[in-house]
Amino acid sequence: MTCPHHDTSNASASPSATENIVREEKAQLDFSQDMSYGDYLQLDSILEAQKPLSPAHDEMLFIVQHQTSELWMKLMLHELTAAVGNVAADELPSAFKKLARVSKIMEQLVHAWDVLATMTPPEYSAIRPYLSNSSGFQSFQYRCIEFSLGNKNAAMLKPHAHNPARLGMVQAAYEAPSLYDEALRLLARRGIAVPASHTERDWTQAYQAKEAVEQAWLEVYRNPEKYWDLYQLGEELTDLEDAFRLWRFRHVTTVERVIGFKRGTGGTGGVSYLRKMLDVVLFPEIWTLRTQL
Ligand code: HEM
Ligand SMILES: N[C@@H](CC(=O)c1ccccc1NC=O)C(=O)O
Repeated sequence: MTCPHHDTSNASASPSATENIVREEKAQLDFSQDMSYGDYLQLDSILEAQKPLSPAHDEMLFIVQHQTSELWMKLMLHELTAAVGNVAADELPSAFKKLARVSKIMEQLVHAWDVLATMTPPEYSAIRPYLSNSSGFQSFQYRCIEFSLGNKNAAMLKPHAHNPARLGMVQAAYEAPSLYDEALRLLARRGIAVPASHTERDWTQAYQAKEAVEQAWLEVYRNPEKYWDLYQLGEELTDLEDAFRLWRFRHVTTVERVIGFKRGTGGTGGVSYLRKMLDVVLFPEIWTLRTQL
């Protein structure tokens, strides 16, 4: 296939304005010996990876939407893991930079639903039988993000049991302290009373909200000048959970408009399951403290 911008069959005609600009700018045009854009970005691998299974036109949208989401999730995990390390090492300015980026990525994924929502129920019905039992429920990067944000649940490890390398990755996130666990440990290091049950615990257990932890955050929020960076951390956690809630909401709404109340290919009730996930609260005391202020 000839790209119209690289069609040189017309070379004898007088050069266009853009051709003149490219020549005058001395842009490099020969990449036979040098690394090019596509080489650096491994575009051959990435752009080879869209393999529709159905004859449906819209399957390309479905694949690209999920692949781009997984790429953004890859970056989120990269940032989130480093941010948790920064909080653990008392490097708050570095953590803030990364957490702000994670929230912006999440916001971007919220807007990405607009593209997928252009797919109608009949369009998706043409693809769905080809998906078999695969489902976003089995996204290992998504599960690592949930675990890093503290939504721990051993059952979510099972879909990865057949792949030891992947299981290892998800298990590491499952066993590690979450972003919120590290935030509470930091409050304790700053001399704010946090119960030992929340600074040393079995990190694989689901987080339990506690009145004393709300009191710890209230100490920060009632004295922002004294604890400016912890106050900023609290607000960055709020931004992140806010964006995550929007993502979950757009997911369930998009699913309802596309498959209604059908069961999910992953085996759950579908919309009923996703609605239950809307009730998950990642950083509970960060929200409840607001009633006391
Ligand atoms: C037409 C589009 C979509 C439909 C109909 C759909 C449907 C569903 C359903 C029914 C579930 C529940 C699990 C199951 O039983 O299958 C689910 C879970 C999930 N989906 Fe989607 N989904 C869509 C698009 C997406 C996109 C674009 C992503 C982004 C990567 C995504 C990521 C996930 C994740 C991560 C879960 C697990 C959620 C959790 O466990 O809390 N889905 N989806
Ligand atoms: N759970 C979806 C299927 C689905 O959405 C899906 C299937 C394969 C790869 C990604 C998917 N997206 C999110 O769940 C359904 O029940 O139609």
